Amino acid sequence: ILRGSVARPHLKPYMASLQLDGQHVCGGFLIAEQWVLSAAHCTEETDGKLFQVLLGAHSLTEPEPHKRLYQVRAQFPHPGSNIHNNKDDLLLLQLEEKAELNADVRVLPFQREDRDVAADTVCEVAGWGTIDHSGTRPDKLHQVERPVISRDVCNHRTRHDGTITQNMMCTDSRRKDTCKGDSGGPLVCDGVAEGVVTAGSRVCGNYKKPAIYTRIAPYAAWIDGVMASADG
Ligand SMILES: NCc1cccc(Nc2n[nH]c3ncnc(Nc4cccc(O)c4)c23)c1
Repeated sequence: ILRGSVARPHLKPYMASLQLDGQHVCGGFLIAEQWVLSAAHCTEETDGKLFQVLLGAHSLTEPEPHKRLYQVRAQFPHPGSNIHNNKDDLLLLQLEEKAELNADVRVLPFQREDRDVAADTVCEVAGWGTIDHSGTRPDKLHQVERPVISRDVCNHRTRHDGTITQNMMCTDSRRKDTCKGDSGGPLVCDGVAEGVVTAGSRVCGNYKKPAIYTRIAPYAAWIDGVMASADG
């Protein structure tokens, strides 16, 4: 997160850190006791290895009362996701067991009504992604508030030039923005997860390249289907 602030500890109890060999790779969030939602692009450099999921954390390194690393039973990238574009950039992770819910570990509801969030709505995004252009990685969770911008503005030829589909949404990226390692985290508007951070052009903090999110509502049926089929 560029030019945000350190989050209030454990006030985003749905936040997950997707890790490989103890290193934060991507964000994610708890959508059910045994399920985390993130971004399919996060699996690009994992060489087929499964993530481990850290829940209940504020600091990535310090001991905290409800911090716990969960093994992942299975990962389900959306079948339409691919390395060439941002389409269907969603990843469902089934935890090895149900997460123990408490004050620091809680499920975040996601939007099921497929209707665009109004432009200028101020939403919040959090993550352990890089906090400056030299790629400094924070130990503590950071957050930033960002206004939604309309798809038409985001699709302007000087911005994302028509690549933003109805299944995506954008926020203003002037100075304050998401960045490397924030992918997979939720865009939260009025307490509901409306989008999932996708890297898009990978640029951070440049107003010409607004931040892009995969809208969740269009994928509610896919999410429910995977959870139902895998839970048995
Ligand atoms: N703001 C959109 C957004 C959301 C999520 C991730 C991203 N960026 C990135 N995702 N993956 C990446 N691998 C390498 N470099 C990256 N961006 C980068 C790194 C250092 C300086 C800088 O200005 C930009 C990214 C960008």
